[in-house]
Amino acid sequence: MNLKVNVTDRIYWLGANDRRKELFENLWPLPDGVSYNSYLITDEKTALLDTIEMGTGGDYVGWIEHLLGEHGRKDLDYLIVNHMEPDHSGEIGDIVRRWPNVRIVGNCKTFKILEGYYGITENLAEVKDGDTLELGHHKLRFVMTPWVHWPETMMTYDTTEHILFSGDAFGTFGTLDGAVFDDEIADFEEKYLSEMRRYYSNIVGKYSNMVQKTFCKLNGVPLNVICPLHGPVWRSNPGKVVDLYDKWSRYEAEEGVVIIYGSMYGNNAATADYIARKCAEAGIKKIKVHDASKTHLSYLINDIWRYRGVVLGSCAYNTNMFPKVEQLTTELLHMGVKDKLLGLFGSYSWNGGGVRNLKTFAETIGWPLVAEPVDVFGTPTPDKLSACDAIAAGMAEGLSKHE
Ligand SMILES: Cc1cc2nc3c(=O)[nH]c(=O)nc-3n(C[C@H](O)[C@H](O)[C@H](O)COP(=O)(O)O)c2cc1C
Repeated sequence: MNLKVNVTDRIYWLGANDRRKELFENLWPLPDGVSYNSYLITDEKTALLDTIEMGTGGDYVGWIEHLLGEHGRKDLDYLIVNHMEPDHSGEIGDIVRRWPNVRIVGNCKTFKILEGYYGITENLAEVKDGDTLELGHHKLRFVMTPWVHWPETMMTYDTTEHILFSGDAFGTFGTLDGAVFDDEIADFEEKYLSEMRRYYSNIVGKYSNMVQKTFCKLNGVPLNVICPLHGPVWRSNPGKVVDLYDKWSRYEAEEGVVIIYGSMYGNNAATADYIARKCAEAGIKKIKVHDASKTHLSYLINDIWRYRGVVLGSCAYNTNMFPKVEQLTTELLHMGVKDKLLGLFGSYSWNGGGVRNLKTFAETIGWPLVAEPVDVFGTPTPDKLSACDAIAAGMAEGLSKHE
């Protein structure tokens, strides 16, 4: 997009909207696309902060040339690499070919990946936590934030205008449809909130403890503007996105329950609906039921992050859980999701396998069970289903006590 979008007087947003890609990381659905943001500072020295995914930004290099030219400049002095993931580093090769003398600013881990991807080993300026770079009016400080979301991730803080270039942190799925800044979006809750939580839970959530460490590092630092690598630039109310990320990285969740089941022939689906109804009767006001075969894993994880209560159900499948439920539990263990209340149920015809393996999952992840798991043999008749009442009652009680 050859647009001139000022973040401040001499700082520009240079981004691209990707509405073509179906899956982020070839894994997570993108129904509303995604934006890749980079930024240009035209001071006495000029600096580009990150790039975009290769081929998504039209004449990206020409666009930078144009903005530099508007300030009577030809040279790009620095390329600051906050994150090496290819959706942000994809245009580094083109930048270096166009400006061979550009100094690439990063940390030692950045440069290892840079060489691995692009074979670039020259003109590197290594920075450490707290190092500064004077561009003239703007003085930048580098904040090392490893594992938010890769080992080399760092943030760049403009101490002059109090702007944080935050990398993947504070980002979201969803394109920027004309509006680039938070104050230009009247329907954030409708348009971005769920997508932002899905982005957080799918992409960054595994590193929640590192997100909290970043908050400690930034404690007391004034933030006028937050410039993430995906989604809106936060210039009017940066506190809002900080609060959301703080809440999610502390596993703070809504008082509700998500019920997720695997079912081939409908027995377990009927049990799921029974438990959902009993949860409503027990006073739980936020209940969401998903068939794990129908709803993508990405959205299941999003709702698990959203709600405190989780009820998982699996029919037995070759002595194990149903594969879609097994995939979910594996991913939850991999992510190390914390602080949930758990209910379990299932269905079987001979020696079981669903609930047995769900119990092992519960022990491994360490979420407390709200009631004894219920494994229904054959058809879930009213007398068999009544054992599930305790799951709903236990969940309602647990949710009401949880702080
Ligand atoms: C491919 C397949 C594998 C199964 N494996 C087991 C099993 O290992 N142990 C068991 O007790 N039942 C097993 N069953 C039976 C189902 O778990 C049982 O019929 C259950 O009630 C199905 O629940 P649903 O109606 O929700 O799909 C299997 C059924 C199928 C079709």
